[in-house]
Amino acid sequence: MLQQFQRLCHGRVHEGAASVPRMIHHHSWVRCAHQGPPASYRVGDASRFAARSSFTADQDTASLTNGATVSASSPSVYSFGSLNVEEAYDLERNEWGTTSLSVVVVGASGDLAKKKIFPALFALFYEGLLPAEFHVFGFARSKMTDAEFRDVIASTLSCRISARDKCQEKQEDFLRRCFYSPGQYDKADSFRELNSRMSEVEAASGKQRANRMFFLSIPPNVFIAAAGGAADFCSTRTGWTRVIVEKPFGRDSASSAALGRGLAAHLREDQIYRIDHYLGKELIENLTVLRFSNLVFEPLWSRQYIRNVQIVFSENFGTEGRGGYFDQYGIIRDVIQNHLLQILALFAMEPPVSLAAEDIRNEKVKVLRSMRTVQLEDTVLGQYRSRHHGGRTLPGYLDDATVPPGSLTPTFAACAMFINNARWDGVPFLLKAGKALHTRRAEIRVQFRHVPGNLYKHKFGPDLDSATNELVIRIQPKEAIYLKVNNKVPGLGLRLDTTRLDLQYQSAFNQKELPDAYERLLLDVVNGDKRLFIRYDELEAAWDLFTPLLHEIESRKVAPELYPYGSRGPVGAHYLAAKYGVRWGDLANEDPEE
Ligand SMILES: NC(=O)C1=CN([C@@H]2O[C@H](COP(=O)(O)OP(=O)(O)OC[C@H]3O[C@@H](n4cnc5c(N)ncnc54)[C@H](OP(=O)(O)O)[C@@H]3O)[C@@H](O)[C@H]2O)C=CC1
Ligand SMILES: O=C1O[C@H](COP(=O)(O)O)[C@@H](O)[C@H](O)[C@H]1O
Repeated sequence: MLQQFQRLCHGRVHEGAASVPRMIHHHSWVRCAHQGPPASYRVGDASRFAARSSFTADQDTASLTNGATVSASSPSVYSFGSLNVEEAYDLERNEWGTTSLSVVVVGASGDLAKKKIFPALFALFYEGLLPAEFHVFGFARSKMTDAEFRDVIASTLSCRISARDKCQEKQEDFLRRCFYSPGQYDKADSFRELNSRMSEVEAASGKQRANRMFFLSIPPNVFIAAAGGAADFCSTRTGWTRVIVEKPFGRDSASSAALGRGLAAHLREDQIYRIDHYLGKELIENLTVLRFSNLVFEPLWSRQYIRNVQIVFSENFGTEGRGGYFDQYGIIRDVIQNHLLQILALFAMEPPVSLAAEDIRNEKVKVLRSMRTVQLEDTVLGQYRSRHHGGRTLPGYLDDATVPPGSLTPTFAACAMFINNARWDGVPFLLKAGKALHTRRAEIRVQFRHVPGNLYKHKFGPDLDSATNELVIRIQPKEAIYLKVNNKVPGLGLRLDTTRLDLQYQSAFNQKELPDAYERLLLDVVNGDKRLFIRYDELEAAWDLFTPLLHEIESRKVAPELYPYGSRGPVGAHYLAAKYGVRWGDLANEDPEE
C-alpha cells in the first residue's frame, strides 16, 4: 500500500502517511512530502456533490465545499464506500493516472439513453468528475454515423443553472468524445467491431490502461445476448469491465433467476450493477443520514412509537408511449417491487455495521427476508380510464394504441406489508403507486403514535390519531423533510394547531437543481461503489415477496378498479388503509400548493 501511496505522491510520501488506511475512502486524504511546486490532490473523490475536497501538500487542513473542514491529523473522516488508490485523481494534471474510461451505451438510440444517460454523463463531465481520457460509445441496431449520433446527443444536453460557465465549449468537447458503432445485440461480429473501434480510440488516448463501463439500456428480451456480447468480445484486458443493468430484472422469481443465471454465465457478480434509480435520489441518500446521525430519530424508529409508514408514488401522466412495455409488467413490477420496496428496506433496516456496500446490503436483505409475502386481500388494483376535463379528453389506459384491448394490467396498486421482526412487528407499511393521478409526487410518511396520557387530549376531539406527529420525507418534487407538530396558536387563550418544522431543500441549501439520480449512480459505477446497487440476493428476496401475489392476480384475472385520469385513485385504497386504522397522509389536502 505504501508503494501505491508513493506512486500517488510521485515518490514523495510524507512520513505521516506511513500509517495508511487499507483503502483510500472518498474524501480521505493523503499527504505528500512537499518538494518543489505544491502538489494538489483530490483523492478518491467520488464527490457526493456537496463534499468535494481538495488538499494541498503544504496545508494541514482542507475545506470541503459543504463547509466542513478536515484536519491533517484526522485522516479518513468520511468513509462512504471505497476506491482503489490506483484510481486517484490528480487535480493539477487533471488526469486519472494512467487510465482511460470508455462508457458504452447499448441501446443508444432509445428513450432512456436520451432522457437520462447522455445528460447525466455530460453533467459529470462538466463537473470534471470523469477521467481526462473519457469517451462515450453508442451501440444499437439503428444506422447512424458519428456525426448523426453527436447530433442526437447534442439535442439532449443542457447545463444546470448553477453550471453555465463555458457550457457551449464543454458540450462541444463532450461531443467530440462520442462515437457510434451500429450492430445487432446477438451478433458476435457486431461486438468485435465495437471492440476494435474502442481499442483504436483508447490507444490514441495514450493511456496504458482502459476501463470500460457498459450501460444496457435495452428491452429485457435482449439483455442476456447484449451482456454476453459485451463481456465476451469487449472486455478490456487492461482495467475493469463493469455492466449496468436496468430494470425490469425479470417478471417474477423464476424469470429473474433465469436472467441472473444468464448474466452470471458471462459476468462475475462484482461486475454487475443492477440499477434502481430511486436509490440515487437525494432524499433517499439522505435517509440513512437522517436516521443514523440524529439522536432524535433513531430511538423513535420502531413499533413502540411508529403507528404506520406510508411510501407513496404518484404521477400525473399516464403510460403514454410506453404502453407496450408497461402492459407486460404493470405498476407492481414497474414501481412497487423495486423503487418502493428498496425505500422500505433502507427505511426499516437495522443499523449496518458500517457504511460499506456489503454491510448496508446485508441489512436490507435481512429486512426483506423478514417480511410477509403480500396477500391479495391486502392489495388494491386500479386502472385509469378516460376523463373529460377542461374541454379536452384525457385518454384512458386502454385508449393507448400499444395496449391490448381489454387489458387488466393495473396502473395503480396499493398494498399493506408487514415486517415480522422485533422492531416492526404489527406496523403496517402501506405502499401505493399510480399513474395518471392528480399530482406527481413521491414521499415517505411516518405517522407516530399518540402521546400517552396527553394533557391536551381534550383539545383534539375524539380522534387522537388525527393530531399525532407525522414525519414527511418528500423525495420529489420540491425535496423536503418536515415534521408535523402540535403547537399553541400564539395569542391569548389556549388553542392548539398542527404546524410544520419544515426543511425545504431549495431554500435551505440554496440549490435550484439537484443532480439527477443517474449522475450519482453512474459516478458510483466509475468509482466501483456498489452501495446503491441491488445485490442478487436482495433481488431474489424482493421477488419472493411479490411473486405469489402477481401469479394469483394473473391466474384469477383480477379486474382492477377503474379511476378517472387525474383523480386521487380508486376508493378501494381508502378501505385498505382503514382496515389497518390508517388514513393516507398524502390525501389530507394539507399542501397549500395543491
Ligand atoms: N425509459 C425509461 O424512462 C425507463 C426505462 N427503463 C428500462 O431501461 C431500458 C431501456 O429503456 P428505453 O430506452 O425506454 O427502451 P426503448 O424501447 O427506447 O429501447 C431502447 C433501444 O433498444 C432497441 N430496441 C427496442 N425494442 C427492441 C426489441 N424488441 N429488440 C431489440 N432491440 C430493441 C432500440 O434500438 P435499435 O432499434 O436502434 O436497436 C431502442 O432504441 C429498458 O429495459 C427499460 O425497461 C427503466 C426505467 C425507466
Ligand atoms: O422506473 C420507472 O420510474 C419512472 C419514474 O421515475 P422518476 O424518477 O421520474 O420519478 C416511472 O415513470 C416509470 O414508469 C418506471 O419504469
